[in-house]
Amino acid sequence: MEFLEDSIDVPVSEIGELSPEDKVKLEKQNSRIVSEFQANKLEKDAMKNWDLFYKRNETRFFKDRHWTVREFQELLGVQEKPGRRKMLEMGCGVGNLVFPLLEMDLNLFVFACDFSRRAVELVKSNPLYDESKIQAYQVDITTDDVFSKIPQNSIDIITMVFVLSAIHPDNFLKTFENLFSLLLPGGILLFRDYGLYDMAQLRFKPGCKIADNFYVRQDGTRSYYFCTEELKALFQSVGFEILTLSYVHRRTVNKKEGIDVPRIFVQAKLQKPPAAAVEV
Ligand SMILES: C[S@@+](CC[C@H](N)C(=O)[O-])C[C@H]1O[C@@H](n2cnc3c(N)ncnc32)[C@H](O)[C@@H]1O
Repeated sequence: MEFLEDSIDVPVSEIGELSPEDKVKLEKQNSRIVSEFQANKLEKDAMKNWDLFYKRNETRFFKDRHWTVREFQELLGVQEKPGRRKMLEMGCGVGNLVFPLLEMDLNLFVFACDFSRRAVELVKSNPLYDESKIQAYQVDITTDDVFSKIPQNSIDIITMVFVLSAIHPDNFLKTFENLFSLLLPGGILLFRDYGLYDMAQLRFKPGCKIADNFYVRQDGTRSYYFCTEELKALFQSVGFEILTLSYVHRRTVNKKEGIDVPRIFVQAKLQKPPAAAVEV
């Protein structure tokens, strides 16, 4: 069963000890690991598998992300310079984060990028798609193609939610190096993703584990579960200043399906140091 993504506030706490039952679940996952051949094929087919995901689900899977302005007040911005602020929504899917923002008219111009051409087409067919406010296109964040439409040192704000987890861990560093390069000095990266021991990690069965904290779903899309320590090391190695980085505890609620489950996410706000320009 898949869960539609939504969240409501519950008190924040750190990750507690794993229960004995959860330890058993994690141990069982090690009894059958994805073969190297299969793992390489999943990497080769990653784009195709996300395209098939959007062919199957179209705009029905993720809910609009109305929590973003509450959690990331930086999106509201203070107008310090003339013209629209430039925002990049990396891994935009079908636009569940960007369209609620565009409706609020926050004086942003949004570049919305995704790996999946089909997702980008769905963004473009949204009635709220207005070329004076948004440009959507296909790109792989792990490659230098990201600089084909956006120059280095040019973006005020980048959002990336539930995207890094879909990328192979070998490419995490390159992903953040690219995002760092795209940001203006002083620019902000707003990040949310799946946290270590989130319920979605615990319910993977044997045969789904690719590597530590990295799994494949039935549809071939993959998901990684992050601890804050490894993210901290990654962010700092690229040169980001960490403004905030923590686990957030939420609930996924879907009344129609009778679902109400606790979730663990990681959330961060990062800044490219104001003096750090990357050579163009
Ligand atoms: C779990 S979905 C999240 C979509 C969207 N951010 C949201 O929260 O609704 C992960 C997204 O990451 C995209 N993605 C995966 N690998 C990517 C890559 N290398 N470059 C850009 N996007 C990627 C997928 O196509 C997919 O749309």
